[in-house]
Amino acid sequence: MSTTDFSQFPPIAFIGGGNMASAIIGGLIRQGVLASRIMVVEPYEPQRAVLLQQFGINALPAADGSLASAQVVVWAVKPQTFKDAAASVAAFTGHALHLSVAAGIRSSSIATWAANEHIVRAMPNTPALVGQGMTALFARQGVTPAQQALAEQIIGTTGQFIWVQQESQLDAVTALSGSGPAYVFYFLEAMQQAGVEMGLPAEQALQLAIGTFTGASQLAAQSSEPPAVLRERVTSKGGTTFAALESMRGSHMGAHFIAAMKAAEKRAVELGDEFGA
Ligand SMILES: NC(=O)C1=CN([C@@H]2O[C@H](COP(=O)(O)OP(=O)(O)OC[C@H]3O[C@@H](n4cnc5c(N)ncnc54)[C@H](O)[C@@H]3O)[C@@H](O)[C@H]2O)C=CC1
Ligand SMILES: O=C(O)[C@@H]1CCC=N1
Repeated sequence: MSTTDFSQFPPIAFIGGGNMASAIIGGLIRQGVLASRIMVVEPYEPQRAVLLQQFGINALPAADGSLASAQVVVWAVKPQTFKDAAASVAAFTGHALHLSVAAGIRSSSIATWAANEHIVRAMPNTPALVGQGMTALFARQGVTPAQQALAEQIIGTTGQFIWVQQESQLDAVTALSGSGPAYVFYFLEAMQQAGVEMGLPAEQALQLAIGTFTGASQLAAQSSEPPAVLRERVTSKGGTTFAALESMRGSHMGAHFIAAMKAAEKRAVELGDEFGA
């Protein structure tokens, strides 16, 4: 297969057709993958209607023999439902590359359920919906270089990616970039609320907050200097930023934030323990 000709992309099946599946399907279709090459198993009828309306894909209500043509199976179900979903799918997909986006569920569990060692785990995030995703990938031993390239092509349609070498690092990734968009939205909400309390219209306060996140992120991405130096450049001695940062330090905001992310990592480990094989 050509690395660029997405119209020749091999048949791909999604198990679960919710948020993350839609983000990846959207990326594939934007790059020219034919909707006719994309299968989706989605038991929830209203969500099947969304997939039809959004992508022109007739999702299956349950797994069937048509999945056997898939060269890649993307697992996009909740960790809690992975095992049950796998029981109805595995009979058809033994030979495929299995690409899981489920938080916590370890490749050893997937290998057991899918009777297959060809497993790549991905931890994407919802900015994938607009082609700005940040994903970490992990390949189980036994995944071929061609399969790794295939996983990169799929995830690459949704934004940037990195590979991690240890599977346990995916739990840290989940806490950082997987859940991370929620932290950003939380900060945006707080910045908007503060703006309103200080007298700005809500719409303008949100526009200012979003523009600030976008601009600061771009500056950090394009600068050769670390965030701490960029922060110091904003902070005039005795000025407004200094006052804000002193308030944040006084309430130990950084320590609270790190503790919150560690709670997310702990939950990822628990999900693997609770819902794994
Ligand atoms: N939403 C996020 O920000 C991220 C989610 N993830 C992971 O992606 C996975 C999916 O999450 P979302 O897309 O957010 O959830 P979602 O709830 O939007 O999608 C899951 C879909 O699976 C369907 N489903 C339930 N049982 C099924 C079965 N037996 N067979 C096939 N489909 C079934 C549901 O009807 C639903 O539409 C989760 O494992 C989550 O950990 C990973 C990174 C980010
Ligand atoms: O909250 C969750 O469990 C999923 C994984 C990362 C983002 N959403």
